[in-house]
Amino acid sequence: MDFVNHPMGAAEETVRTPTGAGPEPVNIREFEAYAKATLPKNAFDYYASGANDMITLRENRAAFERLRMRPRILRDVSHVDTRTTVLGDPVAFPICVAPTAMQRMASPEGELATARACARQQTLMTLSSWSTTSVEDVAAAAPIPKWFQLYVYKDRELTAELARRAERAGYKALAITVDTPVLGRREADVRNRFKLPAHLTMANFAGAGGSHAEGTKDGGKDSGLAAYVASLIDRTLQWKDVQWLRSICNLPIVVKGVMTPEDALVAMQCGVDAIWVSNHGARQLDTVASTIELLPDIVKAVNGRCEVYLDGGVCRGTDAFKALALGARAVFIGRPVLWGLAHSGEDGVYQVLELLKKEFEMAMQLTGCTKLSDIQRSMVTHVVSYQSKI
Ligand SMILES: Cc1cc2nc3c(=O)[nH]c(=O)nc-3n(C[C@H](O)[C@H](O)[C@H](O)COP(=O)(O)O)c2cc1C
Ligand SMILES: CC(C)CC(=O)C(=O)O
Repeated sequence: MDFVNHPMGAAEETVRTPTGAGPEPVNIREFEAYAKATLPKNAFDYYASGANDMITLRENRAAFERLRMRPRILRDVSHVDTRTTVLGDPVAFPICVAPTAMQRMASPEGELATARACARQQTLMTLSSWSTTSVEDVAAAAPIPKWFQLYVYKDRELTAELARRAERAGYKALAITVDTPVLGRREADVRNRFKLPAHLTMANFAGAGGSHAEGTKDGGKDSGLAAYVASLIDRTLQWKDVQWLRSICNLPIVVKGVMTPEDALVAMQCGVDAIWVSNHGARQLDTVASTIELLPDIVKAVNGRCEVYLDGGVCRGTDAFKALALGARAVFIGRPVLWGLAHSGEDGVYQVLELLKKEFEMAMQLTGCTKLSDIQRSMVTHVVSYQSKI
């Protein structure tokens, strides 16, 4: 069974008109509602789903909501500086873009639109291996630092060539995704028999044999994506392969998908350049903890030896603030970018980033912070610290 280039019903192939999608969104939730009202169902479901019962999906949000802000007052906040660096590259604010596959399902320009919006906002984009625009075309679209997300394939030569292409195209780091030896079970995708629409391709694999997958034993009753991933991804991947990854190109290596302090320590022993705390947007192992709850122990184990990033459920400027207060260098957003793309392509992603940037700035002003180093651990506390006192 091929994962790509299979015709679907015509109604599912084209983005629907925004009838009934409501007024201009004023927050990320409303961008999502717009996307739900306008995208083909199979695309929206693929983007929105978490694994199984989606307990972790809800927790990624709920855990942020359980944290309370502790503002300081009467500090001159007339000027706020949100600039920082990630692996040495400047960004205008510490909210960057996580890799999400197949962005052309959300908007015709897909990854190109995301790259241009990131350039306009001066933030960092991470391109998925499974993009619907090639690594070279995205590099050419916008002159800003970008990272390339790499899955390690059974075909190691294909993997190495992808990494080298990213390096040649000017990407600044490889984010190696380590939480996907098998694809998590997203039940809506199973129901929808989800596949990439016929008019799109996995652009990085064109002509390399990777844009098509082998047949499934279940006669196609599962998500087409699960079968596609199973046929390509190298499940034998292990820590010693970090050395191999180092040998295939010269880019810094970020390990994406760290969920325990134990693994953060191993990652550092292996000499990785940064740690990305992620549960893959709750799409892999359901019932793992939220990333904001995982973060403090990992930050403690890392103890300042490398940068630590977080993604998962970031939908508000205060979420980014909380992650920074708990030790993250920066946060990354996945789905909000897709909702921006679905709304209005490049402009939509720009608006999503603008919204989060402004909310983050306001969170800083209302907590008495004028620079990122003013954001303190003590400015965030768990709700139980209040409940236990009443
Ligand atoms: C539709 C979708 C596709 C994704 N594709 C990839 C991918 O190709 N590679 C990867 O490492 N992570 C992928 N992720 C995970 C994201 O990089 C990120 O970890 C997650 O979306 C963060 O959570 P958020 O969506 O709540 O912001 C994907 C996530 C979504 C929602
Ligand atoms: C092609 C997929 C493996 C992309 C992905 O990481 C996801 O859907 O979560």
